[in-house]
Amino acid sequence: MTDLISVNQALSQILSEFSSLPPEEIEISEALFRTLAEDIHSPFDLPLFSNSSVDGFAVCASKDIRAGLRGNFTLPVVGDIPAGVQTNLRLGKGETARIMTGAPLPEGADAVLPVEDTSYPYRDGSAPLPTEVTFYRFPKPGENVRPRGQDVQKGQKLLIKGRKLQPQDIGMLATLGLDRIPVVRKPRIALFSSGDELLSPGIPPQPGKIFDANSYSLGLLAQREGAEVIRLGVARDQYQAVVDLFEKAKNANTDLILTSAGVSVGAFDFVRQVLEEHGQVKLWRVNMRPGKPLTYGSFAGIPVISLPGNPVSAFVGFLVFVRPVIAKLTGLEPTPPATLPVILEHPVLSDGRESYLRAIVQKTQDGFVARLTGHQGSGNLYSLVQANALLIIPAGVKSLPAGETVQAWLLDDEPLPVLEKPE
Ligand SMILES: Nc1nc2c(c(=O)[nH]1)N[C@H]1C(S)=C(S)[C@@H](COP(=O)(O)OP(=O)(O)OC[C@H]3O[C@@H](n4cnc5c(N)ncnc54)[C@H](O)[C@@H]3O)O[C@H]1N2
Ligand code: MOO
Repeated sequence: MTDLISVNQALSQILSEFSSLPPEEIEISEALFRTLAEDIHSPFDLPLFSNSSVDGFAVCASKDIRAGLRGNFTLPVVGDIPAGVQTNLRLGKGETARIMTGAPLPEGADAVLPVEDTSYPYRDGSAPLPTEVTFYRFPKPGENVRPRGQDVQKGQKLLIKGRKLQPQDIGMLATLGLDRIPVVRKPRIALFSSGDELLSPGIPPQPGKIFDANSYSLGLLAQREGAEVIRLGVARDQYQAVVDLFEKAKNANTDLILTSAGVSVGAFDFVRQVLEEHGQVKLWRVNMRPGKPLTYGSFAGIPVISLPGNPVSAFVGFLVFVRPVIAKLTGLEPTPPATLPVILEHPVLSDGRESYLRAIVQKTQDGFVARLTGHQGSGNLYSLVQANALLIIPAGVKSLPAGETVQAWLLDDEPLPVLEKPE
């Protein structure tokens, strides 16, 4: 079919029309997986002050060693430094102070001996401090001290604009004393399905009807990629019903409208017609399987991606086109899927379109092997549920023998199952 646009061409055309959304400031506790909109520099050294890494007794080790102290001997205890205090204590040669993990090192001190290596290994904070303590060994200068600036220096660039924030990053931001940070605004995506046959789950099946799967899978895919989803339900197969939901989507102040179904050549497929008459169809039909009737355009100036109604077509269309669009809107680099070369366990037929076939990939001693999960009909959602990968069969290929290597796009983060008895 010559009128079908290639997946790559379609993707670059669509991506060229999107760019990163503007920044907004939010609380760090809300910032998981959001994209940092500015570089973050440290306002101070970390640790902020030199402190002890153990519960123990601080000493001026270098002075004491010079003074000839070593081995088993007894020092006067001149102070007690719990964590969270500011100490004015000045430790002199031959003196010690009890100190807790994280507490600031007193001036003069340069080492801490853990309580276990002293005659006072007690943990009772209410017990009176001993007047002296015996050291069973002498700490080296620097031992158990976390010096100021050991981890990070003031002014150092710690997190780079464009970073997708992970829990440890947010811990770091808190360590810097920041409670609000600039992130790229979340894309707002309006979503609706279309079709008179669609019922919402929760009621008994009805003759000729099916349950609406796409509102769920697409909405959750969009959420997983970091979008805020405005769910608009189902448009009936009537021209005006489709216009009404597009209007609703427009009024919801959205960055992208995502729809499913109504884009093929059926007598009641109105989605494309509505776009033609109220906006623009910029692209229709991609050389892929599943997902061919994918439509890209706009409604009242808002970008629209209309995925085919078949649940697997909608899902694959999302992964191939909508996921990179959301990445771009959220200020991330839209990267191609991470693929893995796998060996086909059996022959595979394709129809010449770039195909994304549901498969199970497993690890064996000889590498990764793949087998299809069953009939590849675009309506067979269970074969997607069973799959852990999509095998990418390039355009133009109609059959591949067993033993051939193809690229597999892994679908989730679960470890790949290990094939127990390789054939
Ligand atoms: N004469 C032709 N017919 C079809 C062609 C074609 O080229 N010529 N293309 C086929 C392909 S490929 C696909 S994919 C579908 C896509 O059609 P539409 O996007 O217009 O979607 P519908 O026809 O409304 O629905 C297709 C199928 O999916 C079911 N569906 C729809 N919405 C949902 C939903 N939210 N949840 C679950 N299932 C849904 C619907 O009942 C249909 O069975 O067109 C082929 N036809
Ligand atoms: O594009 Mo359709 O998805 O092949 O069934």
